[in-house]
Amino acid sequence: MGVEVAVEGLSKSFGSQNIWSDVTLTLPTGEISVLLGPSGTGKSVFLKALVGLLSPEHGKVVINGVDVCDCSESQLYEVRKLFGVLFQDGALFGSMNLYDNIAFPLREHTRKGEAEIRRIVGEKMEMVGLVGSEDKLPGEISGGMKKRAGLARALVLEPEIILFDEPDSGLDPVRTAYLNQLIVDLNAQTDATFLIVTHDINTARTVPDNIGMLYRRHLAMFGPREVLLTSTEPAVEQFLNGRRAGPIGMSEEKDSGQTAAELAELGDDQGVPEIIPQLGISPGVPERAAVRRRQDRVIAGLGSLTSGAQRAVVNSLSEDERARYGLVADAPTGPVDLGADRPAADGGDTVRLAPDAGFAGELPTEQVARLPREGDASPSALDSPRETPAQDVSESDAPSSADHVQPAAGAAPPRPTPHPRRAPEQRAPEQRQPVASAEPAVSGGRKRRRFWRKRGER
Ligand SMILES: Nc1ncnc2c1ncn2[C@@H]1O[C@H](COP(=O)(O)OP(=O)(O)OP(=O)(O)O)[C@@H](O)[C@H]1O
Repeated sequence: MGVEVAVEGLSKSFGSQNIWSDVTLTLPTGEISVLLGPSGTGKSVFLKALVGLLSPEHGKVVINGVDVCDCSESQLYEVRKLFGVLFQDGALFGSMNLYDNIAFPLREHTRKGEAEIRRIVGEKMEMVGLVGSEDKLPGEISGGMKKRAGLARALVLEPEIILFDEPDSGLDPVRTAYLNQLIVDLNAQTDATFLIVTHDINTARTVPDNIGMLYRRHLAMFGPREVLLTSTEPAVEQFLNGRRAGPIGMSEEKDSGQTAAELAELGDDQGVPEIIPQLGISPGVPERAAVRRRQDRVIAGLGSLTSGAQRAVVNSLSEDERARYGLVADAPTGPVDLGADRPAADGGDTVRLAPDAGFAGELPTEQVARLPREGDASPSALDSPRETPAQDVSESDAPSSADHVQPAAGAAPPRPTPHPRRAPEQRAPEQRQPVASAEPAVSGGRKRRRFWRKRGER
């Protein structure tokens, strides 16, 4: 089973460039969450912060009781073993066939014999539909197959948390649809905690249990899918509809006058489209254990959601499920009502619970964040995110790079890193621990250098 990832007050800057501040959210155990946001808002940086490849200046990432931002090297090493990562290009070694690529973490990290390795690799290749392609080289296969091979490799060490960095990038819509189904099925089979960074609206609408959105250097929202999919916050609505009209501009945020004019011009086209039902599992795949856990959690906090989200949650339940939670609302039509003491968070229509339903809890506030408004933050926090780094730095996880950036001339000096553990970007390449499974950690210095050389091949 997966583990919960609790992120608290996380802030990251590169030199004087703030990427995001005060990000707080919890990735619930075994559920699928998606992180959205305009380009350059720091989604990939967020993934790297979760596995300790980048050190935030403030905040915590707590996994199994260990704060990834403030722990010993050995604790970090152990926590990283919980992760599997699917990189955009699959991060396969070009000179190895698919079998050896997928077997790589097992050979590097375990003492398993070749017979056992063959069994595990075969099992994972079957899970991702790659049986028969063992001997192919990455250069000989399609982008979709590369992703699936990367996914098989991320699975071999049985990770409890799987991060997907734009799994749909470069794929056509049909391949994306297959990959999305595969992700949902794999979640059912592994019950691991999934976090997917994507730009694909269809993926965001159909795959996750929870959605988050980074915007204007903050976590604008994070919560159950129904919350964001029914949100009328202009930036969230614009993003989830892929519209030009709205506060998100080509490379920077528009001013409020322009945004208002565009939204007025949209007229009746504004509004939130119907929620597409979430993808179910394929025939023969075991039920997703996360579904029931999530239902319990979301229903417990139903009263804290907006009326639109409440209605969407109720509509997503079967008759039996409604009965289980004592929900008597006929949500698809007409107003639904939670009772006088359970108004919807936005004061609108409410969902009615049976009097003895007994669900009183509320979602923790960090689960239902809201967009920062003009008055909330310093002007600089509301500036548009820059699309280029303040300094010339190379890819952060590349062995020879230094994402510990020097301040540009005249720029404010970077804030000191308060955590006692040395920031990973400040360590010599051979001291860095790659992420377990997809970025396997290695035992000796020689192996480590060999690994990083191979990573450099990508
Ligand atoms: N190692 C680094 N050093 C300095 N700046 C960096 C580093 N890594 C990322 N950045 C900067 O952080 C910002 C956010 O980058 P990131 O790749 O996380 O954005 P993103 O939201 O994933 O974008 P996209 O959706 O286009 O992939 C960018 O301005 C990027 O240049």
